[in-house]
Amino acid sequence: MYSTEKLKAELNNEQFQAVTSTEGYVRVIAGAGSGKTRALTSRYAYIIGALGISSSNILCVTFTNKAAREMRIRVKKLIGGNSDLGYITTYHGFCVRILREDINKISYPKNFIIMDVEDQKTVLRDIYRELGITSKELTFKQVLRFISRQKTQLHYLEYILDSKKNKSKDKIDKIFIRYLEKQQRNFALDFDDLINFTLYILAKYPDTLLKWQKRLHYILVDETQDSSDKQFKLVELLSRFHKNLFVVGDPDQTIYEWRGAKPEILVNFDKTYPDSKTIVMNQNYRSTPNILSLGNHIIKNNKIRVAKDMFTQNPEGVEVIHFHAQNDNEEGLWVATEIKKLVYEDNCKYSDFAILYRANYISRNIEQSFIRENIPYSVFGGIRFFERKEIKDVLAYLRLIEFEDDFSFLRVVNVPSRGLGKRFIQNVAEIAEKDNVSLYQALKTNVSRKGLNRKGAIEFIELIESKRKIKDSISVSDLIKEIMDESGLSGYYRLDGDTDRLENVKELQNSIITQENNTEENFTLTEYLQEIALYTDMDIDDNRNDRVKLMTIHTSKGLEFPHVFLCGFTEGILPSAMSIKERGKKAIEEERRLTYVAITRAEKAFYMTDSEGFNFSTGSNKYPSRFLFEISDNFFVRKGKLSQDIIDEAKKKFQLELNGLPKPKSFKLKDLVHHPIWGYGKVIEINLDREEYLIDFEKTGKTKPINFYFRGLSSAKDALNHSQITKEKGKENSTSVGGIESSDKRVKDLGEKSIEVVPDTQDLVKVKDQKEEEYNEEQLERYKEILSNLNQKAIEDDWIQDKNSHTDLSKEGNSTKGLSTAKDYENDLPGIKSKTKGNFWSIITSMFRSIFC
Ligand SMILES: Nc1ncnc2c1ncn2[C@@H]1O[C@H](COP(=O)(O)OP(=O)(O)OP(=O)(O)O)[C@@H](O)[C@H]1O
Repeated sequence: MYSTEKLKAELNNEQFQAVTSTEGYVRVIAGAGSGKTRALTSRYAYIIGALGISSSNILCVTFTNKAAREMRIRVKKLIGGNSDLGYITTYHGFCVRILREDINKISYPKNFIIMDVEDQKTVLRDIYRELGITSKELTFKQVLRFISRQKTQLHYLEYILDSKKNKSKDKIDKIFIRYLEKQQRNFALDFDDLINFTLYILAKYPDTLLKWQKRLHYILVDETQDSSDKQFKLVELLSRFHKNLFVVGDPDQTIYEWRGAKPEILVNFDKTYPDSKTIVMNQNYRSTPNILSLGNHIIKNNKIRVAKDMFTQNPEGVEVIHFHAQNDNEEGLWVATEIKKLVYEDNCKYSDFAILYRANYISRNIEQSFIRENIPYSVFGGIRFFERKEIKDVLAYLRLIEFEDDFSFLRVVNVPSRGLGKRFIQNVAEIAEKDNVSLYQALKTNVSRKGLNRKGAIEFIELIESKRKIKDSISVSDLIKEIMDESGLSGYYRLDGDTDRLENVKELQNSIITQENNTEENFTLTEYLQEIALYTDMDIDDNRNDRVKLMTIHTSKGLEFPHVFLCGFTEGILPSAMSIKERGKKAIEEERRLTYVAITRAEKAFYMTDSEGFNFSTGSNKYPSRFLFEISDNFFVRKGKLSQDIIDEAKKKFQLELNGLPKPKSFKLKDLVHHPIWGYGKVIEINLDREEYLIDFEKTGKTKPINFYFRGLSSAKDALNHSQITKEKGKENSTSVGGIESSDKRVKDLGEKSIEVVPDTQDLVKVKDQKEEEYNEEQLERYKEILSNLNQKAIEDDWIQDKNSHTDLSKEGNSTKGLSTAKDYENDLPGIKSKTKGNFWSIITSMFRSIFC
């Protein structure tokens, strides 16, 4: 029998509120170490135990698979029984659940393939070969980023689902289209597709949406600060029927903004749902007051947050320490010595310590000192377990047996070597293309043909076919064992000399056996493969006993350790110079949150270390992090000699850098802008989260996302202004270098020296190699005046400027200035009425002509 009394005894008042406020829209702002996980788990158990709702009616979305697994274990402990806890899952995991049930709506099979980054690269390798492109021209990273960007909008689904054709000449576009075609042929979905396909199906099939909405009576979202727009849209959509949406998170711990997390969803939840209830959990159970004050003190400097000060009733504990070393050797040695001291004198275990850092390369120095000092350690998230070659190989065999997909075929057909080289694969690919079948099918059907009837190929087909026959009658772990032995993989890894490889495959088998022994989690090969495809670097557990743990701050999220060292607390590393360069002020706030996450992982003691010297990564001298200077000295004790000169130099450096930060360009919706390569365009969307304008370019007819900080973007007015000045100058010096030619092209600024000029139709000019000009002041003044009028008034007929959407980026907020329409201005326009349908360019042309010609 479920006991509310027991619950009350285990939770504080806010936690209890968070658990029992089951109805409506509820937001919980849960500070670091405030027992969010405890509250969320108890809430789930409460809905089942106290309200009698079935687990199949509750969706609980977590940030990682690991968090979902842990939560399932905890919930099981609380409620017992054999409930199916499959809806405690990640966004991606839940999308797979929906798609498995409903993807047939769009004529996809239910056993579709999920591609991870490695699979994406395999496809790209194939495409590069087909198109004769090398990675010197375009790196995989660039293309994958491009693909992901293209998939932020749903247009691409037309290519996949409606087989719409695109004949682009752009190299990267061509790759993208081929990528989509290959995905379609293999019924393969990458991570972006999982959410996009789900949203698409729910939007297109109202009955399906209603089915899921009715099914999910309660929706709980963990780590909401890390949800992206689309992810939140999914749960929001699903909550519209029963209207029970519970979101919990901590805006101060948002560290994934760079990849689409939108903390504003949580911050503005009360405005989006005015009837919602907010509960703030700000009692910290993890850290000492000293550690907590340091965290509070640092995070206060952020602007985008819900103000809250964490408090704790824990005992005072030891002081926070900052150690400043003269070089990185000294930094590593100090950390090692301190750890040894605590192990020998205070009976600490090595596993009580965690070394956190912003960038992976910082571990090198610490590792060296640990090796020297004989300190056992393990590095978390080096090469990720599921990305290791041997693991990918074994999984590819399983996948090929189950799905016959091309990616797996290409990965293992010649691993271990069967003498089937490039030429052989090319032959198979040609047959597959001609017969419109998978590569595996093409080989299987034609393996007796001349050129394909190699011994290795025949044995390969026999192996896969024999395993396919037995796959449903033996366990997945046994299937792996047979594959390892019969394919020759075991021998291949043994010869490879890297014994870790065999150990890792054994570890994989062990994990499957554990899962198989858990009768509640009985799974088929298909289910196993789909689950495994969703694993990410955040899902790795390393419980190798008594060792110091080294990891990035990102990996440490959600964990806690008695003693934490934050190493490499150096300007340029934390905050990361690269992030600041890419994302300006927003990045500084995110870097500060990272520092906050690092501090709040510590239970008993927290140390910050940095060192002097030269940083080859940033290319400058090393100074302590600017965040260190945001903390008053009374919050920590300093060890090591930090001279006043270094402090002064460091402060001067930050100030210079702050002044030099690129200023974001401030445009509003429907503004006309100019780009040095793509010419004129219109802002059709402003994405504050990604700090991008989505611009519809007139010349190419394409829409491109352009960064707020891109210096080349200017207002159309300025570009025209510049062009017209050039034109005037050209008229005065018609024989000057470059001269002026008539042209009917639109304005095209091709860089500093070569400029083709001005609008639509007739009187266009092209100026090349112009230098800075002198011009007639009077003309310029008149011209500017006209242009300024134009900017305000020459607006398309029914163009309504929604000034609510104006972004004043320099102030990091939106200003509200009301609405105005083109018609408000039209009477002032000489000769131009709003009936002059839509052509802004012809308006400008005629204005120019009336003045200059
Ligand atoms: N009411 C409580 N009484 C005593 N201890 C508690 C209580 N609630 C939580 N704790 C303990 O506080 C610690 C932090 O809890 P938990 O890990 O759930 O925090 P969290 O909010 O998820 O932290 P973070 O967001 O920083 O990762 C845990 O060790 C947990 O057992």
